[in-house]
Amino acid sequence: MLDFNFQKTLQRTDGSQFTLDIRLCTQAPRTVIMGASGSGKSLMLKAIAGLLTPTQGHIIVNGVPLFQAPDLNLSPQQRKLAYVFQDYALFPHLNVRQNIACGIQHGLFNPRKSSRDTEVEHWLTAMQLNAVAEQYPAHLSGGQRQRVALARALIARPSAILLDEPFSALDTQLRAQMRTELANWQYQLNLPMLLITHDPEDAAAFDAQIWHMDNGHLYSAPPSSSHYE
Ligand SMILES: Nc1ncnc2c1ncn2[C@@H]1O[C@H](COP(=O)(O)OP(=O)(O)OP(=O)(O)O)[C@@H](O)[C@H]1O
Repeated sequence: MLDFNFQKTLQRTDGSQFTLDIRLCTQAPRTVIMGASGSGKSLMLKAIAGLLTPTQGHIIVNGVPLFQAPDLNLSPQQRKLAYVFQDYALFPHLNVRQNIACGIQHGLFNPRKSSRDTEVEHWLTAMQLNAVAEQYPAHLSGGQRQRVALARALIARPSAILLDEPFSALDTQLRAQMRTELANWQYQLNLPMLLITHDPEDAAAFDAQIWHMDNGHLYSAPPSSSHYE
């Protein structure tokens, strides 16, 4: 399902280097990567999503090569992966319906306020967002924002879903509820899910295979001094 073996060294502005050396091969439907701040979790997701090009190696999802140095490097759009960012990255000037429509409409123009698309209406209903379809992200609760981000990601019929700390903006109660909702969606759609977090409860909630990131490397057991702050 997920077959990653890639490396990338980045030069920090202070002259030091950070090396990402990812080796992960799993058939698990749900994979959680835990790691402290700065351990390399976001860089790993960016490389998988096609936003950062590794120096060498390969990235294969569901048997489909997305990156294979030196010849193959699919664009983020070609990879057909859903990527849900920590802050959800919603478009502030577009309402909920338009934000979701962005998942299927790529191009110069924003989806029109007046347009109605069957798929968009389906996801509005599925994510219980009908009542706020005309509202803008600034007027939504954290849970609603997260559901808009998920709907926008899932409407594109991705081959896998990548989640970067998807619950960090939510309060404790909403966090528990959204974990359950996300686990249900993952199960229903049968989409391989890769989630990165520093919260052990996220890892426990998903019945997932857990990997630990430390200084750019993945391990099956937590580092001895782990605290994941
Ligand atoms: N564009 C870049 N150029 C150079 N170094 C970078 C770049 N982006 C990140 N880094 C370095 O890579 C390391 C890992 O960063 P990354 O954002 O992947 O951490 P993280 O585990 O996702 O942290 P957090 O949980 O705080 O988001 C950091 O030490 C950071 O300084």
